[in-house]
Amino acid sequence: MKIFTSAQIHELDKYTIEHEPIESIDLMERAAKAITHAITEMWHNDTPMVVFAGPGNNGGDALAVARMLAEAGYSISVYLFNISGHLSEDCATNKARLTEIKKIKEFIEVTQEFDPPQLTSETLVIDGLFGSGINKPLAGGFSSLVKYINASPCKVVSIDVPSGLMTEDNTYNVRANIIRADVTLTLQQPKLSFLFAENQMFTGWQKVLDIRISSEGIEKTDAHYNIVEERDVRCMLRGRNSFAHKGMMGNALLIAGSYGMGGAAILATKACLRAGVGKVTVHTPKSNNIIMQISVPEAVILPDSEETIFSEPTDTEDYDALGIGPGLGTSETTAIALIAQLRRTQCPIVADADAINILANRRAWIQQLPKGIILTPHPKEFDRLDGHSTDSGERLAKACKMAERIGAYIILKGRYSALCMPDGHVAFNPTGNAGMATAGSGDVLTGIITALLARGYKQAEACIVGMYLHGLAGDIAAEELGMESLTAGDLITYLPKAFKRLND
Ligand SMILES: NC(=O)C1=CN([C@@H]2O[C@H](COP(=O)(O)OP(=O)(O)OC[C@H]3O[C@@H](n4cnc5c(N)ncnc54)[C@H](OP(=O)(O)O)[C@@H]3O)[C@@H](O)[C@H]2O)[C@H](O)CC1
Ligand SMILES: [K+]
Repeated sequence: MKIFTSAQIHELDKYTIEHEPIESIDLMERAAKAITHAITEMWHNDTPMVVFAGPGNNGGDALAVARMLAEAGYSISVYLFNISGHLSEDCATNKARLTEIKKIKEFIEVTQEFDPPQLTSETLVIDGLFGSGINKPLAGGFSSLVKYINASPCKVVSIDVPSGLMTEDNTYNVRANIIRADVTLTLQQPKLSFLFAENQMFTGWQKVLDIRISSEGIEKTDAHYNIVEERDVRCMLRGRNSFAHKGMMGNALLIAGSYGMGGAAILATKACLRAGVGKVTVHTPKSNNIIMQISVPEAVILPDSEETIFSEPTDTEDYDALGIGPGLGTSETTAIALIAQLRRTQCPIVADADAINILANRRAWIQQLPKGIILTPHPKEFDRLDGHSTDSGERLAKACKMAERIGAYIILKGRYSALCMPDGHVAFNPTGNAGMATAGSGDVLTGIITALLARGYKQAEACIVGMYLHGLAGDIAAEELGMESLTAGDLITYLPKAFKRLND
């Protein structure tokens, strides 16, 4: 699913109006119907409702929703904020339509002073102050109103966007002046900022409402941001040839583990095997040899000459992909071996965990990374790599820049892991759950992506399919086991079911 910026959404509105064709006011009516339907599904008509409408089209939506709810028998009080004395055309039309009907409990147009109504725990506030047209942080009377609503015990449903939240960049926003909704009913598509962890406290539960924006317009408009959908992944999946033998299914090399971190190597190796690779070789310190042989008999072990650390690069000529980093440690010897390894490796690479931490300590090396390398940092690792970011939006922008600059594929791991590609596009992964916030989860992802690379998937596909399968395995595991007790090992156990679900 394409994620458009507010400027693009505005253009798509115009395209829909022109090409469907539909009057702008009728498009608003369609949106309002969808919003009203969603509200009536969630709240009974004995819920007292207070609608706060702003001067733009978000306010117009709110006024239309107020009319529809009043007509459906709900008790509705409406406050329209018209401080500058100017309403958008469709907002003004909906004001006129609303004031014509008798069923509204009260309608107050605020032009100067505002005496806020009491908002009890019974009240549902419908927040239609500002939507995708917001262009600066809320201030003055609007910030007081937002604070008043946030401090009240009422429930809040936001139309399209929690008022005050920017749809893309919130780095310079004033977080105290953003509505904290319980539910956000967003139109057509989630907004980019909804995918960032720190904004979940504003959006609450999100529901996307289809308002039938022109599919032709959507098709024609290039989006930098996309949410991966199951059908995308199904199209990318490669089958297994009935004549396949292990030599055709990819030969993967993992360089992982150090003394005390053998588990990371085991998890990555098992995940790699479960992701359908033909053969896995694991280069790991000598001390891990026996434990690896016992834990993953399917893998070939290539012990390092050192007892406890990775110290010497391996020849990669025979391999189809390299996964490096899980549990590797960050000693000086390992760091030097790592960069030597990365420089001489010809096959596709995924570098994770300590490989990233080593690069973070020697940032000059980042420029020397082979083109097409896949890096899979979690937010803290990325901050170590590229400096502190104030929020997820800033971090994503930096990751995109780095991906373009060095020609890398960077997966910023999180609830919606974001794959930043060298061409500037970003793919967000929708699968996964909070149960996966557990040690070893990342090692499993590295193993899966290494396997897919070895099997011949191109970098972007390996990342997209890998992220999706990893999250789906977590979701299926959570369905059966619950989230609390989920471990990284469970992700490997449920990987076959994830594949099966996608292949069925
Ligand atoms: N395709 C769709 O998604 C559709 C969405 N609809 C709804 O339309 C809004 C977007 O409407 P828009 O009129 O573009 O914008 P807003 O209603 O969000 O706000 C615009 C007004 O707000 C003023 N503004 C902006 N920032 C501030 C601020 N910080 N403080 C005070 N005022 C602010 C702005 O005035 P300026 O003069 O400053 O530009 C505007 O007056 C979308 O969210 C949906 O709800 C359509 O109904 C259907 C299609
Ligand atoms: K809103």
